[in-house]
This record gives sequence, structure tokens and C-alpha cells, in this order.
Amino acid sequence: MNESREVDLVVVGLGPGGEALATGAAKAGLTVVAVDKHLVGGECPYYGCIPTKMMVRAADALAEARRADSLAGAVTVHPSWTPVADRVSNDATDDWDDRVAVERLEGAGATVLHGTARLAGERVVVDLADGTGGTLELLAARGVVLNPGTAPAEPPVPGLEGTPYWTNRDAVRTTSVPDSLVIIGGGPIGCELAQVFARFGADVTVVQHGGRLLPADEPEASAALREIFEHEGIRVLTDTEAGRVQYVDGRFSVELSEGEPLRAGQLLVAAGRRSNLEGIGLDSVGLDPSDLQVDERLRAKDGLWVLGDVTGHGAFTHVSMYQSAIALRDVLGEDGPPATYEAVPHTTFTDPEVAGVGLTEAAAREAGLSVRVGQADLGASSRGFTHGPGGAGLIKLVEDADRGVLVGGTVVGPAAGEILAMVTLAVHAAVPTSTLRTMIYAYPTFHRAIESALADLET
Ligand SMILES: Cc1cc2nc3c(=O)[nH]c(=O)nc-3n(C[C@H](O)[C@H](O)[C@H](O)COP(=O)(O)OP(=O)(O)OC[C@H]3O[C@@H](n4cnc5c(N)ncnc54)[C@H](O)[C@@H]3O)c2cc1C
Ligand SMILES: NC(=O)c1ccc[n+]([C@@H]2O[C@H](COP(=O)([O-])OP(=O)(O)OC[C@H]3O[C@@H](n4cnc5c(N)ncnc54)[C@H](O)[C@@H]3O)[C@@H](O)[C@H]2O)c1
Repeated sequence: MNESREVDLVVVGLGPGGEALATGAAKAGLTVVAVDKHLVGGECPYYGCIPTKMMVRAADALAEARRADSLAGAVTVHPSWTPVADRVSNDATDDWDDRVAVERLEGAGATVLHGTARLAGERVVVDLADGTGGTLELLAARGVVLNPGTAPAEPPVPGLEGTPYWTNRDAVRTTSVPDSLVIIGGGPIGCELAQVFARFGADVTVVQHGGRLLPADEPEASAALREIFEHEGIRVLTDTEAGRVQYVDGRFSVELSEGEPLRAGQLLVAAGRRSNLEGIGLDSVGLDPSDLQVDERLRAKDGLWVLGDVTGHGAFTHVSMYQSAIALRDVLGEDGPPATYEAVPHTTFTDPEVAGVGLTEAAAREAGLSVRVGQADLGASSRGFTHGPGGAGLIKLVEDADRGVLVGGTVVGPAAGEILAMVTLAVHAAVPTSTLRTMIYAYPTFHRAIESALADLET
């Protein structure tokens, strides 16, 4: 089938934001063609947030059971990956089948196509994945939305190519736990999965070429997480470069910039992401994919909106969804608040969770702000004390002293992502720190430690 069609809107790439935008535009009465080369919904539901958080939940349950000894008596733990693999396959991903998502989008009134799309000047060309080798040319009167996301980056490590190493996409599909696992990369993916597989019995080593785990977070958070990882038996090698990789007789060996090579049953590469904008045809409309800028309504140019991870405002589902709502209003010609990114929160779902919002202390100083920081030891708070094992953590607040408002905050601890919510609100709404100090904090909650960190701002 080689045909041309005129429609109102074409959405290329159906990550969380693209799917939501296509749904909203179709419900608003536009004729919408929504195209994805793989699964409708993108990385988050099939290979990212949802399956990995099911894995984290299972690993946390094991850790809690192991803590029971010192709190409530003996519990015997026999880890099994079977319920994890079953939940990921049956409940999270429908065995990596997007039929439900496709039907939902079609139910909203959109036409859904599986195929690889690219811009060709005024038109969008779709190479259909229906096995016919056909193409479809679409002319979109209102415009085109790109939400193509990212793919796992392959670092330039000699010998890596051609080995059966894992990326996040393989790790979430595994039906067994390797006896040993080397992870290249100590970012959010590397850290979350290191703890999951270690708690299920794998001997795990994280190789991180920077100086610390989670380098985008506060150094205090990285140090706290490293201590906990090492206490749990996870080996953390920082300032270490992975060298030649070999795969012989079903085992990996990884040479290192220093020390003995590592040997393991599996290798996970979690060394960042590669933008899917390359090859999507931006050059055909005069734009450079390696330096794409979007405005506060996600417009790259008239009639072209781009959203999600590739915009560089935080590779998180909530950013993709936030941008999607703003771009949808613009597509529909509606007014509304523009996109701002001062209070983008994130949570890495290790145990303890590492959650942050806004600027780190270093970023605030680099921005030339008059910075005051305040810290509190979560483990030493009343709630941390009563919680006991697993209750360690910290709170760090960053204040712009001239304005008297928080511009950033970090929480490490159990449910840190939830505790962070009030710091996110404070940064977002620029609530004066003097107002935050007069609030009553329930006793004994974890969030009450924020009051101690606020008091520490004054010292
Ligand atoms: C292991 C892992 C865990 C994560 N955990 C979290 C978490 O806990 N919380 C969180 O907020 N975020 C998390 N993320 C990040 C989150 O998955 C992404 O930020 C989110 O998916 C938003 O991405 P996106 O909207 O840019 O598009 P994506 O989800 O990447 O989707 C893009 C879609 O575009 C399609 N596509 C690309 N090019 C084309 C083309 N030319 N034609 C047609 N279709 C195309 C792709 O097939 C894909 O379906 C995690 C990511 C990973 C990898
Ligand atoms: N809970 C969450 O919200 C969550 C969880 C997972 C992923 N994510 C999103 O997905 C994105 C991608 O995650 P990621 O962890 O792959 O990427 P990342 O870019 O955040 O971290 C990759 C890490 O790998 C290191 N690295 C790169 N090349 C290396 C090499 N050759 N040797 C050793 N170390 C190397 C980098 O220093 C970096 O710290 C994240 O930035 C985040 O936005 C979010």
C-alpha cells in the first residue's frame, strides 16, 4: 500500500506524552494519525518505570522480610524470581503487547499505525510495519508532534558489540536472576537494577566512570547510597573505566582501567541514552537534531511540536506528560500557562529512595545565587529512630537567601519521593521559608525532618 492522506495532526512516537496528546487531540475532534514503530505507550510501560518498579517492589519486600529478624522475630526468605517475571509479563506489559493501548487510542478516535515515520519537508512518510513494505504519506494541516524518546546508548567499549549483553529492555524481560552481574553505569537505571538483582542473590558490581553514583543528585545522596550498597554487598567501582569486554563459554569478562578484570554471568549496560531524533528528518525542515530547541509551548517551529526526553528538560514520564498537556493546548489553539522547569522532581527508586527537585547546591551556586543550605539526618529523627533498620537517610534544602525561598531540595530515605512532595510544592509556589517555618509538621513523620533542615538554614 502506497497512499497519501490529508489529516489534521500526525503524532510520531507514542511515548507517554505522545499517546496522551494524540488521545486529547482526537477527543477534541481533530483527525489524528498516531504512529509508533514499536509499542504504543513507549519505554515507560514496557521497559522502564512500570516493570522496573514492580521489580523494585519485590526486592524491597525481600529486604523488609530480612529486617524482620531484628524487629519482629525470625522470617525465612526464599527469593524466587517467578512472581516478579509473571507480574512484569502478565500485569505490566501484557507480554509486551500493546493491543489494549492501541484500542484505547482508537476508542478516542485516532488512527493508530505501527511503522517508522520521518519528516520529509511538508509531509510525514511512514514505512508501515504491516509486512507489506508499503508506505503512507501524510499531510498534516494543523501540524506534526514528535515524541520519539531515546534508546539505550552503547558506550564505545571494545568487544561489547556482538555480545549478548543486557540493556534495560533485556533486564525487564529476564525470567531468571544471573549468579553475577556487572553493570556499566551508576545512574538511575544502574542503581535501581543493581539493588534489585543483588537482593535476589546476584553478586553485583557497578562500574561507574564518574566519581560517584547518581551524579545528577547531591553528593551527600550519592555517598549515602554508596554506603548502603556496600553494606548490602554491592561492589561500587567509581572513577573506573570499563575496558575490553569478552564473552566466552557463556561468561562475560570486563577489563577495567585499574585492577583485575571482572567476570560475571551477565553484563548490563546502563550508560545513558541515545536520542531517537537522529534520522527522523528534522534536516528536511531546516532543523538540526543534535541541537534542537523548543519554546515554552514545545514548538520547534510553526506546526512542529517536540516533547519528551529528547527536549532535555528531564528524562522522566512526568515531564513528557506535563509537556504533552501544554503542547495539546497549543495545537488546539487554546491559551494556558507556558512550560517552566524550576521545580522538576525526580525519584530514583532505590532503597532508600533518592528524590530531588530544582537546583542542587552546586547548580544554585553556579547560577550565582546567594545560597544557604540546611540539612537533617533522617535516621536520627524520631521517625527514623522508631523505624529502625532501613530508616537511614537525609534531607538537604537549598535556599536562595536573597529571595528567602527554596530553589531545591533532596530527600534520601524510605518513601523519599513522597516526602519530597512538600519540597516540590515549596519550590514550585516559591513559598517563603519564613512561612514554611511556621507550619506544623505531624509527629513523628519523616517529613517532620524538613522542619529541622529549615532550622539548619539559619546556621
Ligand atoms: C529502565 C528505566 C526506568 C525508568 N524509570 C522511570 C521512573 O521511575 N519514573 C520516570 O518518570 N521515568 C522513568 N524512566 C524514564 C521514562 O521511561 C521516560 O522519560 C518516558 O518513557 C518518557 O519518554 P518519551 O515521552 O520521551 O518517549 P518514550 O517513552 O521513549 O517513547 C518514544 C516512542 O517513540 C517511538 N518512536 C521513536 N522513533 C520513532 C519513529 N521514527 N517513528 C515512529 N515511532 C518512533 C518509540 O518506539 C517509542 O514507543 C525510566 C526509563 C528507563 C529506561
Ligand atoms: N526513577 C527514575 O525516574 C528513573 C529510573 C531510571 C531511568 N530514568 C531516566 O532514564 C535516564 C537514563 O538512565 P541511565 O541510568 O541509563 O542514564 P544516566 O545518563 O543518567 O546515567 C548513566 C551513567 O553511566 C555512566 N557511564 C556512561 N558511560 C560509562 C562507561 N563507559 N563506563 C562507566 N560508566 C559510564 C555515566 O557517568 C552516568 O552516571 C535517566 O537519566 C533518567 O532520567 C529515570
